[in-house]
Amino acid sequence: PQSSSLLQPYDFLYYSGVRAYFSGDWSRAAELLEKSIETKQTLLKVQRNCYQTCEEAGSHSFKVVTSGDTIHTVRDSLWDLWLLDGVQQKAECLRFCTGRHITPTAQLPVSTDIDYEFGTRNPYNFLQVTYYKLEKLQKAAAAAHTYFVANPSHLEMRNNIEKYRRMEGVTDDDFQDREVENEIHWASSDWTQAAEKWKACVNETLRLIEDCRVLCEVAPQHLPEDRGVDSLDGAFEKAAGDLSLLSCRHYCVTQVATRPGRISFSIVKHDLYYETLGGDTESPETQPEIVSYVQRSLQEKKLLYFGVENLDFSFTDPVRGPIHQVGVTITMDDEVMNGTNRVVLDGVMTEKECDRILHLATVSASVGDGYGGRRSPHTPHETFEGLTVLRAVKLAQQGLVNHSDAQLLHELGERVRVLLHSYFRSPSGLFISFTHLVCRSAVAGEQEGRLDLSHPVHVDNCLLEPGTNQCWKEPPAFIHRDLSAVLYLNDNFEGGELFFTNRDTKTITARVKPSCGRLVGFSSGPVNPHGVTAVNSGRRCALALWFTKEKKKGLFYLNLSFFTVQEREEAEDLWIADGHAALNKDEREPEGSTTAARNTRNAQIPKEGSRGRGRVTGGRDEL
Ligand SMILES: O=C(O)CCC(=O)C(=O)O
Ligand SMILES: [Fe+2]
Repeated sequence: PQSSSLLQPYDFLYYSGVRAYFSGDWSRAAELLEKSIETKQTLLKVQRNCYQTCEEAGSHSFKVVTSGDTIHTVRDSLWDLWLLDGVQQKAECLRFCTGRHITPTAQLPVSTDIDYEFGTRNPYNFLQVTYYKLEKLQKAAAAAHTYFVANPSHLEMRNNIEKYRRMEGVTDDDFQDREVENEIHWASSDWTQAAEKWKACVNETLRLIEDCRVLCEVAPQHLPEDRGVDSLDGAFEKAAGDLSLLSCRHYCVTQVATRPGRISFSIVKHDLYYETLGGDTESPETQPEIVSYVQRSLQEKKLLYFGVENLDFSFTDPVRGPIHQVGVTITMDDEVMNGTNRVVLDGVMTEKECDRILHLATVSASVGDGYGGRRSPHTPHETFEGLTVLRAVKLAQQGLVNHSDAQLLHELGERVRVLLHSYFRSPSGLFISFTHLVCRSAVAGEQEGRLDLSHPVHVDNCLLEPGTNQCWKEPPAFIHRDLSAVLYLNDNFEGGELFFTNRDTKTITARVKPSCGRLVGFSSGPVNPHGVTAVNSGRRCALALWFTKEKKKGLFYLNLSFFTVQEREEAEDLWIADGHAALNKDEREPEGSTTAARNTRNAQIPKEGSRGRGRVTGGRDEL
């Protein structure tokens, strides 16, 4: 085909449209913005069609894998490797197919910014103004409505919609959601319609999962360059490439299910459909898409588990694995927590995983990891144990703790990152900055009449100035932190509640009681001052995690294998210095609060306007 007839990159069209918008060239803006929306839709359609075509073409070899219980009985690894070949062939088919319709540039994945723009339907926001300027009010109303559906708390758009309603020539029918292909009107008392609506939702979710899976395959970095399979080693290497492709596809479930406004995690909870598939003969007819989705997912999973068992491949199952097996639920959001950028999720870890990490904490404290049994830096009434991921890895290398437990500690960081990144829909990337397992134990016999806190009220990325409502974003605050998270491991202790306050640091606005698998996520800035109430008995363990939007500040232990032992040790010292400098000190701060002490020090040096000083005044942390 002529290159002019190939699909152009829609991000380029969008940027050009936005440029026209800002130069006031309204008709050009309308044309380009519309074209970018249309191109994106066509692109997905083409990719979906190609995907389906290649899936069907490849189904022959794939079916062999999946027919009946073959996989259970065939234990010959070469046989399985040959079956994996189908995955690779399909990827090639897909590249060929898309190449016939889409320019090479347009095949590349778009930036996260563009993803965010389209994910939040921002093009319709521009279109709304554009059509208003062009006096095409009906189109403006449709654009406004489409935008508002995805941004229901956007007050300005709500006002605009009210205004359009009162305008002459605009009727109710004009307020259409342009992103919905076949809208089914909802009537709460009509169960048939409700079922239809539910089906439409499921299908929409499945479609989004498909779109996500397509991206796994077209992203060239997922495909190994070397296609030769002339040795067993080569075959294994290629299989590993195929497996990462499969695992990329599998993570789509999490990606889609954690988008706010979508049906939540439970829709893809397999347990339900295992039952459906097993016993109920009626349901598969009513939900054929789900049935084939589940079947394909199970088949692919068999291959992935084969890789885990035989090829040293690491894969955390997003559906049967920790996240979906126990069913992550959104327990509290901004509104319930009376604040901004706060969330509590439950079911992020299983009981068994909590036990493993608790055990890790106990063992590392007993082998003397450097913190065990120390008094807390925050209060004389508690002791404090800490363990970093690297320390855990080192202990595992020395054979002192279980390798897989250390690995789990690391994986949890990634699990939390993925969940919170999806939940907050942060347009930029999110990188792990520091992970720390912390246990706080009440000192027996020293709890009577205790008035202090286990962790005084503080903000994670700036220094609260006592008495004023100011927060100074400068060292020694950990200014690169953008998102904080605490993953709790147990509840068999007294006290130890996490609480959030207003900017005054005195009015408590939300409380969170720790329990195994409960995750609290919040932006690290001044909208989220928080503290921990005294632990009056027992031991409270939690995984504290901080994330940054700056890639270079994100830590590199994901690539541990690239570092020599010495480099790793140096890196770890750095992290400890960075993350928890106070813990390295032998004596406690006299006030029993490092935060307060730091604040006091800070308050004595008021260098207004000096370089590097960033007073934080905004009412909303940027995520
Ligand atoms: O353990 C908690 O609940 C919170 C800990 C915390 O705020 C911190 O370490 O900065
Ligand atoms: Fe904190």
